[in-house]
Amino acid sequence: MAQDALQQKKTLRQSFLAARNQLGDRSERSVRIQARISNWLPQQSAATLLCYVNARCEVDTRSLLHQLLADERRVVVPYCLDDNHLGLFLLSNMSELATGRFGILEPRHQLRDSKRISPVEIDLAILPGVAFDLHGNRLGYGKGYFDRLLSEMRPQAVTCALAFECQLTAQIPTEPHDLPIDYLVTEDRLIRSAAAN
Ligand SMILES: Nc1nc2c(c(=O)[nH]1)N(C=O)[C@@H](CNc1ccc(C(=O)N[C@@H](CCC(=O)O)C(=O)O)cc1)CN2
Ligand SMILES: Nc1ncnc2c1ncn2[C@@H]1O[C@H](COP(=O)(O)OP(=O)(O)OP(=O)(O)O)[C@@H](O)[C@H]1O
Repeated sequence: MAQDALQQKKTLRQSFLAARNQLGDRSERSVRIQARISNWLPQQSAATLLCYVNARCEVDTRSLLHQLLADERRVVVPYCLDDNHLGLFLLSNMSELATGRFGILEPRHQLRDSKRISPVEIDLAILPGVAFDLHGNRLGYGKGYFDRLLSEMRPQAVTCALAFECQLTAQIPTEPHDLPIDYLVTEDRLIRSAAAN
């Protein structure tokens, strides 16, 4: 069964990555997604927010990050560590980022130690993904980075993923380590999953 889920995830990952790569109007769609999450965020009392820095064909988060940095909130971005874990960095300015592993913008190495954040400090996490279902199940690039992070965060922390409509599917196969996300924001809607409190 576990082997089945793994194989199904691999097949789904390939087809949804291809669909996302081929999607047109990506920047216009990203603008709509960022506007939708910007309208929703004021309802959330979160003081410390994690937000991914987009790469490849992911939903763009640059203007959202600029907006969060201008707000009173603490902004945290992830970076890859050697053991498939994520480090968390308290971001003050986009200039603290430089191209890191996998071509993703990450905090510059010399800054990391002084502004390290623990997963239990995160109140709300804005996550990327390859494919999602309406139950809040999420499929990533397959290294388990975000699954590990979610297991280290407080259970009350709110999780929200950004995705294009073409990344939604009826059912993502799950394994025991997979934790569902609470909200999904697309260019057309904000979906509250059964996992949300
Ligand atoms: N913008 C963004 N940042 C993020 C993530 C993400 O999904 N998006 N991550 C979410 O996890 C982490 C990075 N995870 C990644 C996992 C795998 C690959 C990747 O390209 N894997 C290749 C193999 C590369 C190699 O091993 O050399 C592959 O699967 O083909 C990239 C990023 C942390 N930061
Ligand atoms: N909480 C965890 N603790 C230990 N190992 C984990 C945990 N979560 C996931 N893993 C490992 O990571 C591998 C990849 O998991 P999975 O296929 O669910 O990743 P993903 O959700 O696609 O990727 P990502 O989280 O990086 O976006 C799994 O085979 C599993 O062994």
